[in-house]
Amino acid sequence: MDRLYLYDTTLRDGQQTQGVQFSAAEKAEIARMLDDLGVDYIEGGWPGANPTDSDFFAAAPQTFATMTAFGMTKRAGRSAENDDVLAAVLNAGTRAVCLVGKTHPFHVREALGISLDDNLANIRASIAHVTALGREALFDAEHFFDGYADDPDYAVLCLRTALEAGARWVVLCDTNGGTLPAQIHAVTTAVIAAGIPGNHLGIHTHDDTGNAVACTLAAVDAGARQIQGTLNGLGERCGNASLTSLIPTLLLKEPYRSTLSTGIAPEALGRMVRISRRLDEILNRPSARGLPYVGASAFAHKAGLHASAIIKNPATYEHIAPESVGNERIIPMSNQAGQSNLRARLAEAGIEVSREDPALPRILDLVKAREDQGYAYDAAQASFELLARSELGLMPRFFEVERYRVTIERRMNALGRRISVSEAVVVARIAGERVISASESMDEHGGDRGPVSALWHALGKDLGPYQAAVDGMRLTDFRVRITGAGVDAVTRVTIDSADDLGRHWSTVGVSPNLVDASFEALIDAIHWKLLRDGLAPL
Ligand SMILES: CC(=O)SCCNC(=O)CCNC(=O)[C@H](O)C(C)(C)COP(=O)(O)OP(=O)(O)OC[C@H]1O[C@@H](n2cnc3c(N)ncnc32)[C@H](O)[C@@H]1OP(=O)(O)O
Ligand SMILES: CC(=O)C(=O)O
Repeated sequence: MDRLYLYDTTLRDGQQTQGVQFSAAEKAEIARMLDDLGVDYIEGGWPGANPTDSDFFAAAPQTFATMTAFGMTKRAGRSAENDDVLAAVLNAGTRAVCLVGKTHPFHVREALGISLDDNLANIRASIAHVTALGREALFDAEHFFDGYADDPDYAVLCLRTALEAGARWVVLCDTNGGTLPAQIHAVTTAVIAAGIPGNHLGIHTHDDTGNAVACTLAAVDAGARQIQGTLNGLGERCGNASLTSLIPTLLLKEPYRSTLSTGIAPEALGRMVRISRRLDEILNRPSARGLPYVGASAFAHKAGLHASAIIKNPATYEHIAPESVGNERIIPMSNQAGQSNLRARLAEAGIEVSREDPALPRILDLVKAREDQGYAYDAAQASFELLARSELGLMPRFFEVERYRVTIERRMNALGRRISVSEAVVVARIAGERVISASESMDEHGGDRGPVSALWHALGKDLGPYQAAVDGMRLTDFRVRITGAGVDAVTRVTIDSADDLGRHWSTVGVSPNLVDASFEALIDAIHWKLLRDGLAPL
């Protein structure tokens, strides 16, 4: 089997994603996670370019993977030894150093303003300097595919120059991300035919046409033996090739599975979902449900026809077993569902209902009617479960909210600064007792967190015997969507919750009023938690 090397650039190109800013400690955690996964190279960043990257390299974790510092070829008019940017990269002391350099005459002329020969001399001197210091050198051939289209001889000469100067890898970069898979395959094939060995050739793609993974596989098909990518496809503009998609493809799909080996252990494949979600947690953003293999919807079977067949045999609508990448199958409820979805969802919630139960068509009709009003149950399974339980007469009455009031006030504070303050009062009835709770919504700096936060704090302030359960839960995401148009427009609020026991659940509320829709989703979230904790109604 041919060995394929995996080069992760989450900490470098991934950090070039708009809105992504890792701390040095977060980089170290991600590096350890990548090392456990078994990638061959971890590109940690650009030492000297910013304090975070310098701090990361100053205390980089020990890894089996080759820790790699990124930088650029030396600038013209100075020696490699005297280039301060290159010196900072080398001072990180990593086993490998990857230098980006120009290969497209247009960029040599426009961006660097030097001759084509001077660019070759810069590549040669920079790579030779890295290898003379005993480091493994990689050359990222920037804009290679555009350069090849313009002047193939010069583009290949840049690669040859880097290899002759001692580079272990030359990496074909589709920097602007506009090249399509067939062209990537043709050019990679031509480069190998021109004498650049495939086992010294890498591929680095961007997703600007939505083809980064396909382009990477096309280069591998043509013979490239190093692939560069990032977790969850982070990266400049639209992102890089996603290793979270590529790794399962390489390990599970033919012809890669039986012709190529990687450093990823088969059991590590089962951690892909955890790794992908952990990265999103670090980034403090919700995970994209539609990610191939690892997304929460990757094995969600919404349509009635799909669900009916899946229950008979999962292979009918699944290309791999979800567990092989650590994911799980979901059969959500929605207006696309049939009775198969319904029975599967009820069984998952521990509710056994016979096939003939007259409640089944009633629940199905109810779900479809409510979705018509703006509810969306496929991403709010907890609300669906509560609805079904009510219809089946299986929903305990934990507490009732008699009424609530929310006020928002905009005023000047004592310093003359304009502030807003939200306050909420909730009147609930628990076991015959009337409980009144009030809350003002403030963050630690005295700033307003808004009316929904005030309502949540008032609701969660005094639920008597249920208080401990509610204290153990938190709201993790809040999404608002206006559905319908004009006078028929309603607000749909979806709330994601989690608890100390590691459970995650989603609830939905709909109303013409944003706060009221939020209230409905909050009440469902609390009821589902009490239900799952097995608490008894009073
Ligand atoms: C394709 C890629 O994604 S490569 C990775 C790109 N990543 C980054 O740029 C992030 C980190 N970069 C930085 O922090 C900064 O750009 C630094 C510290 C590297 C350089 O900062 P500055 O010295 O202020 O330069 P600035 O960013 O304005 O411009 C880059 C300079 O490098 C030159 N340059 C660009 N590529 C190369 C190269 N391969 N070899 C030599 N010089 C290069 C440019 O011509 C420009 O020179 P000029 O200032 O004489 O016009
Ligand atoms: C090197 C790199 O990130 C690119 O060319 O896209």
